[in-house]
Amino acid sequence: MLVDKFDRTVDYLRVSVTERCNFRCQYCMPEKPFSWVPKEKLLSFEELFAFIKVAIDEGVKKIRITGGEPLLREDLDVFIKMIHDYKPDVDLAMTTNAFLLKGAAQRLYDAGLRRLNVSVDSLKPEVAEKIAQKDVLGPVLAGIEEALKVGLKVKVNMVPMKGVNDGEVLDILEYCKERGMVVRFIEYMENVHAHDEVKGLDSEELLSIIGSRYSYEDEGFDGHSPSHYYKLGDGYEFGIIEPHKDDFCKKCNRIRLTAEGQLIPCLYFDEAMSIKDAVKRGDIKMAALILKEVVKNKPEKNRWSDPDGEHSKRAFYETGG
Ligand SMILES: Nc1nc2c(ncn2[C@@H]2O[C@H](COP(=O)(O)OP(=O)(O)OP(=O)(O)O)[C@@H](O)[C@H]2O)c(=O)[nH]1
Ligand SMILES: C[S@@+](CC[C@H](N)C(=O)[O-])C[C@H]1O[C@@H](n2cnc3c(N)ncnc32)[C@H](O)[C@@H]1O
Ligand code: SF4
Ligand code: SF4
Repeated sequence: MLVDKFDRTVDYLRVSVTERCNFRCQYCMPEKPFSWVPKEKLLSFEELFAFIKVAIDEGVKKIRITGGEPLLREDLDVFIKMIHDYKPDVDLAMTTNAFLLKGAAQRLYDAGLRRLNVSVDSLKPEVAEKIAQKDVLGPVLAGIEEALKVGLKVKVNMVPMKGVNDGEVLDILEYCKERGMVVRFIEYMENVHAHDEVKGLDSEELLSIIGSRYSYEDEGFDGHSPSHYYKLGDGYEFGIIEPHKDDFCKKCNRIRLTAEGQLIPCLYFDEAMSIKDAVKRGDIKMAALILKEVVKNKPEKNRWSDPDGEHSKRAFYETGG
């Protein structure tokens, strides 16, 4: 079992399989073109899997594949099947922008994936295009329909931004409600990679919009998730992720692995240790030692609300959100 010094059990590994992305979301990526880490610097699926086996053997029970855009990585379903076959009861999930999902959903399901979180920031083609800087809405919505059809459980993530998509909070809630998908509204996390003009909505503003049409009850937190849940009168549940707070940190169960092999103990800090050399040498014992060291040094909580607090400069397209 992996336990940190604050007595939290770490059993959730988020694996970013690539930092590359086919979108350029305003809140995630810079406006100017930039260069990606060369492909040869990334860990192969075999190398990532070698580490994942170590993590599972040490007690990891939930694995989320993320990115960048994970569906850009060829043979992702083969990688998912490797993990599923190694331990079929691992809770395997993925976070995706869904642009390439229509053609991949059945293969992902057959490989053992059961849960998907999809980013949907607008239901208006021109707004979705403004946010992602590409005409994306048609393929995204088709991908979601296909995922539901093959039996994947889908949650939706939306980042509401002032003057961009803040008029669509209720539309997106209703789109999800009609399809039995939970929606989580994420407060925009300020970061040096995003466009300067982006301003997010906070939880109070979001609840005021939702409260203008619906009555809701506060359900609190569900398990280890950073999402605060609310229930409408008809039983439909939605969530708000308030990264500027830290009350969910006391139940944090997660660490992150980047495509280059950096093992990150907390989303908010720059600290990380590389498992790259260990897995490339096939030194499984060393990989396990690094994993334990990273867990041991996991920070107690983020310092987002402290204006002088430390912030990570790592991009969310690198850590996987
Ligand atoms: N503050 C904080 N926010 C997080 C953390 N993990 C996820 N989030 C936020 O939640 C967003 C959505 O995360 P997802 O990739 O959908 O995963 P998840 O919320 O762990 O998913 P579930 O397994 O469905 O609960 C991320 O982009 C972050 O904004 C975390 O450890 N700390
Ligand atoms: C980095 S993306 C990676 C997976 C995939 N490309 C996607 O967009 O779903 C994971 C999540 O991070 C969220 N995210 C990225 N940048 C963010 C920011 N600055 N503030 C809040 N959430 C952010 C996205 O909305 C998405 O739900
Ligand atoms: S949020 Fe996801 S889809 Fe958008 S640019 Fe970042 S990694 Fe790509
Ligand atoms: S901010 Fe750090 S400690 Fe808090 S929930 Fe996220 S990863 Fe865990």
